[in-house]
Amino acid sequence: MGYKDVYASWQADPENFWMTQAEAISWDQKPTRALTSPDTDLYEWFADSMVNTCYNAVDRHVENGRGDQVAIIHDSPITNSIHKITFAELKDRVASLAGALAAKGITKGDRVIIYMPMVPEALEAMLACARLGAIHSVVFGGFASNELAVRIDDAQPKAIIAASCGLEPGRVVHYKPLVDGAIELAQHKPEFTVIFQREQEVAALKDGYDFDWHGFQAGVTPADCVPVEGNHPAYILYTSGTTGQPKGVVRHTAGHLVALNWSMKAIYNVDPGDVFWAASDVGWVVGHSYICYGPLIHGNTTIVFEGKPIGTPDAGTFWRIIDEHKVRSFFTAPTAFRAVKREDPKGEFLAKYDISHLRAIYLAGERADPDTIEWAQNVTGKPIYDHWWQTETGWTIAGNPAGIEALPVKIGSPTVAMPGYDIQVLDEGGNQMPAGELGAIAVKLPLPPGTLPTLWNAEARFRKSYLTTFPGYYETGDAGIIDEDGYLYIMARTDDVINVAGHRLSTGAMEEVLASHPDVAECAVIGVTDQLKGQLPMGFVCLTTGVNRPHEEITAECVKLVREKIGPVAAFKLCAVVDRLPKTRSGKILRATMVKLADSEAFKLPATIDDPAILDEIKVALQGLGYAKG
Ligand SMILES: CCC(=O)SCCNC(=O)CCNC(=O)[C@H](O)C(C)(C)COP(=O)(O)OP(=O)(O)OC[C@H]1O[C@@H](n2cnc3c(N)ncnc32)[C@H](O)[C@@H]1OP(=O)(O)O
Repeated sequence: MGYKDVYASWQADPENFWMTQAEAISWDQKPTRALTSPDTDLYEWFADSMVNTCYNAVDRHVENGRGDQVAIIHDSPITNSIHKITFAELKDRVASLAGALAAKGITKGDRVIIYMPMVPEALEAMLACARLGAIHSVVFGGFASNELAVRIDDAQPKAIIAASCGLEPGRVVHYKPLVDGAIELAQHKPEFTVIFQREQEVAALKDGYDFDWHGFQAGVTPADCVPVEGNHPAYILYTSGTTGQPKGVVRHTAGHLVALNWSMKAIYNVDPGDVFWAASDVGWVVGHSYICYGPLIHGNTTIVFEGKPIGTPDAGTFWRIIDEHKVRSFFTAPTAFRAVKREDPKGEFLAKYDISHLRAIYLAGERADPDTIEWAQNVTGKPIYDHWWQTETGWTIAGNPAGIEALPVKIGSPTVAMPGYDIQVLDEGGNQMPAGELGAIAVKLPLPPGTLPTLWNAEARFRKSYLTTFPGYYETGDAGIIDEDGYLYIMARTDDVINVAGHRLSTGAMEEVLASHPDVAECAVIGVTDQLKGQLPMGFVCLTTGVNRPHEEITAECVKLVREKIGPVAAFKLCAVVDRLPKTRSGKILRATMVKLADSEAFKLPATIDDPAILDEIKVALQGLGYAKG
């Protein structure tokens, strides 16, 4: 069957489509139904089943003869090491860790925060939680204590599992003090921590509170897999919203298993035993779905990469890994390719390696610009498939279903809706737009298995954020068009969320930090175009009356403050002092106009602008930061 037939078969009978895909999962109790609806606009998948994620990702492969197959390859050009773990070894390691967690009282439903760099132990921690039915919440290592504290207070974890340190090029990230700082800041106090000591930095442990990863496993009974209900939360993953309070995306167990398993062949075109590599981080949804769970559930070897596309040691790293580990499908963010392209425009590093066994390259996380796609096509000679999805959905909304049928690539489009997603482009009144016309992208409810059923402890926010604007639809927050062939094009965000190097960040959260500076009376943060990272945050601060310190001193403090409060991942380095911010007469800051000015794009003066002269002042400030020169 080709794509159209598969999509039509889903449309004709979604229940049958997903029940058929569910047959690939090993259930403790099979579901009798795919979809149920606990409330008028809330949906759950395979809710009456009993199942365990870790069993499906690890144990069953050992039982089915894959015990000697490598499950995880840790390739760390930063520490210059490669380490392989088979499925049989992984089972022992995870069962032991889960046994130690159980011995310290972790049981089904308890939350555990995981704050770890790109080491296999991060995946083992996730799987150990899944083994017990504990709900993990992985926090990206580039976030600072304050962000970790916000997540601790929301998830209320019983324990935190962390590493002693992370390794960024030329710098050791001291995780343990960040964890200690977060626990101090948080209202909720976890009962204990487990620290994986790395040889690059051995952290000091507090007796009776911080437990050494290896030490606390000594002599424990390995834990068996605990079957959980299909609608039991597998994990919570926080993502930026429009305010400083991140949204806790909940992922239910059974739908997650079914959807990810299906996606590995249908979208990424790998068979069990193949090596699959997603060069992302376990702290992001790509890391959850396609470094940890998807490949392992499907019986693939996954790669945990601790390095960067360039500088570790050079722009040939991606090609070296693809060659050395015989990667079949490779997934990365456009930013990573832009970095490689800048350093090695002719792909000279690639000539040193054999990537003939690689089938295709998949891009996601941000808009894939045509230049980057064409460059990647030219240097690799491989199909480059952009695909579009979100933390909320957990897997592809629109993509090129290469394992079903490779559709022609239209550069600039992530291709077509995947089965499970009825994507529509709507006008402000919720009416469908004609083909080729711009509108808000929405997905008709119900969303497919593996997507978010709600937000952690925030059902009202879930409804308000996603279900209210267009009743009967999930509002994606992206705007775009669908062409006459059904190809989707993502054009812009409809809110104040920006995307910096594939990292989704909230300008609202940065504004909250800037506003906390004692000399700042008012501020605005916008996302400006950047050739490498796609977008960069830029802050404008108005000073409190009477403050007459040098502006450079204050902006340097603002930059430092955002790094301290949100973390280096915010990449907040552009900040200017201005006298006034451009506003409408009703007081709304004209951020979209400021973005156009910064990017030297044409714009219409908003009819409701209070004082147009302020835009000239902003232009001067932008020029001081190297923008608005056109
Ligand atoms: C489809 C659904 C989704 O969208 S899920 C999200 C998908 N996004 C991704 O996978 C992210 C893709 N981006 C990347 O992997 C990186 O940005 C790449 C391209 C590798 C570039 O990395 P890098 O050069 O470090 O730039 P950056 O902008 O990421 O980092 C900014 C500063 O943050 C730091 N940082 C980064 N990661 C960590 C970490 N884990 N722990 C601690 N710090 C971290 C970087 O070192 C950098 O710091 P500095 O400002 O240079 O000092």
